[in-house]
Amino acid sequence: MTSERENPFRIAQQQFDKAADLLDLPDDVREILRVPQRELTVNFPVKFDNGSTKVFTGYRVQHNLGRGPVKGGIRYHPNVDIDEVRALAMWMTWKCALVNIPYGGAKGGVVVDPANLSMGELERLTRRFATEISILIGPDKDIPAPDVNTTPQIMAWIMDTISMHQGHTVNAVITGKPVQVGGSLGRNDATGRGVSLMVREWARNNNQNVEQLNVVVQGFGNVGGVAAALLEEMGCRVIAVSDATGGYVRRGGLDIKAMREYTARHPRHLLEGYTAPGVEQLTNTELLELPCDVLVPAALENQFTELNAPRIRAKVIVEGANGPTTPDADAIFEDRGITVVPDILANAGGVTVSYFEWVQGLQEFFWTEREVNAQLERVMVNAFQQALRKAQEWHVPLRTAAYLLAVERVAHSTMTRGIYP
Ligand SMILES: NC(=O)C1=CN([C@@H]2O[C@H](COP(=O)(O)OP(=O)(O)OC[C@H]3O[C@@H](n4cnc5c(N)ncnc54)[C@H](O)[C@@H]3O)[C@@H](O)[C@H]2O)C=CC1
Ligand SMILES: O=C(O)CCC(=O)C(=O)O
Repeated sequence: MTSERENPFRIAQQQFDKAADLLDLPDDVREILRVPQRELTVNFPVKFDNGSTKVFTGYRVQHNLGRGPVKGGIRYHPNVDIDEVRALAMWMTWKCALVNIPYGGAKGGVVVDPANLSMGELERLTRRFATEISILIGPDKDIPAPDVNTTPQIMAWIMDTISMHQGHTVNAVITGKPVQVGGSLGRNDATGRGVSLMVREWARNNNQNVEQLNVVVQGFGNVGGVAAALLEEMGCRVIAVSDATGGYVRRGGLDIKAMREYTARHPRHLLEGYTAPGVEQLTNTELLELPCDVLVPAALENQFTELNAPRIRAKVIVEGANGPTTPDADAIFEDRGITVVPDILANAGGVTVSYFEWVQGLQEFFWTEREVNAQLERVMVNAFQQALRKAQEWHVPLRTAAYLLAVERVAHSTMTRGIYP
């Protein structure tokens, strides 16, 4: 149970309120945007391999439908709750508006630790959850995607379940699918690639040579693992990484390629048990406080609070995760001159390539990986430059600047469509 101070939905509302105040948003628009438009809670049974049955709880929240169909991932985690899903849905609205793709925000989650399920149980849970939320999702309504602990295989099962109900293949109902069943080249790496592009852009704008940057990455899954690998390819020295089982540090730089090969062989893709000459273990708490140039949180919310923010020794924090920094920590970072490239900007690469996947699926015309990556780079660099200009004009941190851009766009479409039926 998180404290009210670390309640992700309260935090999302606080972040929105700050932008709404600066933009002087009309009260009725503010009231609309401050809360999700639709919320669905589902309780559904899953049969276990041993014949027993358990009821699971899941959610799908649609925050705002003003700019188009809603978009956002599905998370499987034991700590999922409605306020977390509300916050994640709201952040999706601002993220899609910031990179200017034609979606509102949504998110879903199931309260489950998938590590405790067999493949068969995971498939049955996924298909039943997909059926329960099928009243909301669809290619022109709400298009889910992967998030923590959900994979391309899980996306394929959801696509297949919806297709079974419709009687034909409904490719564009979900993104992050395997390439063989309508996924996009480049989607798997897209969020991590976007994070690495943000590091490069920050370095360019601060006269830093990427090849001299020491990087620390928390979380070694889809976002953190890919970001670490691409930053290593770019020439950075990745000195520490971690996952849920702990952290690994080597001052001269880790061999990320070897670590990714190790996790690929591990049944749950974990770093647990990894050893190499010169590599020492450390806790996640210690990892976040290492001196470094770039710190990439790529795990869960509330990693930086008022308790550890005074001890963080990075020049820039590039938020691969959603919601890793509380408003208290943000204020401390601002005072201390630590730049934060905010989640709604830094991790927008995933939803951007999801948008490309949806467009390709609707047209049944698929792009090359080079085309996908070039379009992703264009979108991410453009969003970074816009946020930077806004930050300079308004003398505000990048998070506030990104919110100003995003909230203004969403408010504008809300008012243009008209509020009252
Ligand atoms: N997958 C995507 O395309 C996107 C994901 N995100 C965000 O990025 C973050 C990570 O998501 P994914 O990489 O997709 O999930 P994932 O399930 O692939 O990986 C999560 C990683 O975090 C680690 N982890 C979990 N708890 C931890 C802890 N307490 N300390 C350190 N590491 C811990 C896990 O062991 C795993 O390595 C989440 O906040 C998610 O919402 C944001 C945008 C898109
Ligand atoms: O790829 C998508 O559609 C959504 C990804 C996501 O859930 C996120 O950006 O947090």
